[in-house]
Amino acid sequence: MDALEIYIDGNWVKPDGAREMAIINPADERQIGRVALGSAADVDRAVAAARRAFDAWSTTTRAERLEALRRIVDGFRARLPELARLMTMEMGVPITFSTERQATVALFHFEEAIRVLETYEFERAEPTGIIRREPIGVCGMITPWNWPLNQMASKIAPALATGCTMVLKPSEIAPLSARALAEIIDAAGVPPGVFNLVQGDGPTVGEAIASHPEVDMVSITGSAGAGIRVAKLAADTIKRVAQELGGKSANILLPDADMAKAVAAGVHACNTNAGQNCQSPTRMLVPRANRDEAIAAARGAIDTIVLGDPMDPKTTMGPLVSQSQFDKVQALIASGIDEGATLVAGGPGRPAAANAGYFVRPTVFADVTPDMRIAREEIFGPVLSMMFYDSEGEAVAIANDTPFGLAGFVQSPDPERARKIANRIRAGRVYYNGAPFDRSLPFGGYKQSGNGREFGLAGFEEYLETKALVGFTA
Ligand SMILES: NC(=O)c1ccc[n+]([C@@H]2O[C@H](COP(=O)([O-])OP(=O)(O)OC[C@H]3O[C@@H](n4cnc5c(N)ncnc54)[C@H](O)[C@@H]3O)[C@@H](O)[C@H]2O)c1
Repeated sequence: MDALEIYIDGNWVKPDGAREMAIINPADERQIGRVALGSAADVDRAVAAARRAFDAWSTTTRAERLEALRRIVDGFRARLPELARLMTMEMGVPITFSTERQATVALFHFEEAIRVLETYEFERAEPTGIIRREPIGVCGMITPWNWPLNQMASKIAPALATGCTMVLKPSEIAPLSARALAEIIDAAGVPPGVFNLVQGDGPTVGEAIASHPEVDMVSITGSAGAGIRVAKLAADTIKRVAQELGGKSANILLPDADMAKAVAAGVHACNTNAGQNCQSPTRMLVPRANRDEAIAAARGAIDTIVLGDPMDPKTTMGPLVSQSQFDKVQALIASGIDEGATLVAGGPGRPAAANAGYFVRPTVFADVTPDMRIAREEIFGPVLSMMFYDSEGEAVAIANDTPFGLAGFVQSPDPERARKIANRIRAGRVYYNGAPFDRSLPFGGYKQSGNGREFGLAGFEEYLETKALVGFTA
């Protein structure tokens, strides 16, 4: 289970002077393999290959790129159960969720890129000329571990479809799914140099990509700190920068919502993937009059969570990804108690049944106030903050009282009432009444949640430049 080679110019090669890092299964803390961390010299080689490949790939026909994407889809489908298992082993997501959600959502990005590419008009005639959309060039892609294949696919698929070439640096914590995806792209016959994979850490490989003068665009999904660092490094060569960063999403339960149902759904939404989701509804805003009913419903929902071995199909919550994530979540749970929030369920320490693995107890706090750390900071663990409001105006104010703006959620049987609230939430996505995660509509953040949009048509256009052909006619 090693990832000791990187993929450059169509070949699997050893990284230059590589350091090795253990790949740890977070469910039992045992080493399952090794990843070789690349260097700036590897990034140079990968970027040079991508640059050489750009002329030919950017001038392929739509049909050629569609064919390549369809072969990737076939290869991905054939290996989907294996891809799901790899993600479960490297980052602890329960196998059922990994198969039905994480892997299938990743596959969908390739299918979606095909759908958009089939009819996309790269040129549009205007009275005084033509507007032409062209591939941006060489793209650097830096991705996290929490939805590893989804985040890689949401960048790679539109970049391939538009005619860009690329260098991917996946999370060093989740290198196995990245290696498998590179094998699928290789087997699909994508020409050498179009797609390159350099495994490695952020400060070395990530920063080399972000600052490389031959990279035209860099797209990062990760924490705000990494996003800021990448943008600063990219500024020296005026790169296009796309950032998909953190969140602290509010879930507003309006007074006419079915409280028991909405609270239970909100608790589960906050806990999928052990709470390691950027758009998790981690702040539940409940009318103060419904406080006790909501607390009881939250307790009931927590009791239905099945914690355990993520390889067991019945498990609904696995461990967190790493010791450092475990420590961070523990510290934030402690801060909630110290700052006077009411502990409704869960709390500090490991669940009783777990004697190894980075398992935490799914935790709910009530009476959380906007100044508390658990109301302000992205926890990235199964910790829900219930906050109580007296008026809809106050609910909106609390929802927007955050530096983040990735998502929001509104629950009410009255679509007009909910829409008024949704329009006032300063976030890139607002979900109504448990609408399922959507993979075609734009995804991205307001404020410090990022710049740019992924998924579907919006994600496709992120990889295009705009050229005005003045005086030309169609
Ligand atoms: N908005 C979104 O779409 C979205 C989706 C998923 C995760 N996230 C965010 O990602 C974070 C969790 O992921 P993580 O812990 O892997 O984040 P992270 O910031 O630690 O790492 C993300 C990626 O950036 C790289 N990186 C780290 N430091 C870097 C640097 N100085 N220069 C260049 N690259 C660097 C890492 O190696 C990794 O590949 C959370 O904050 C979460 O909200 C956002």
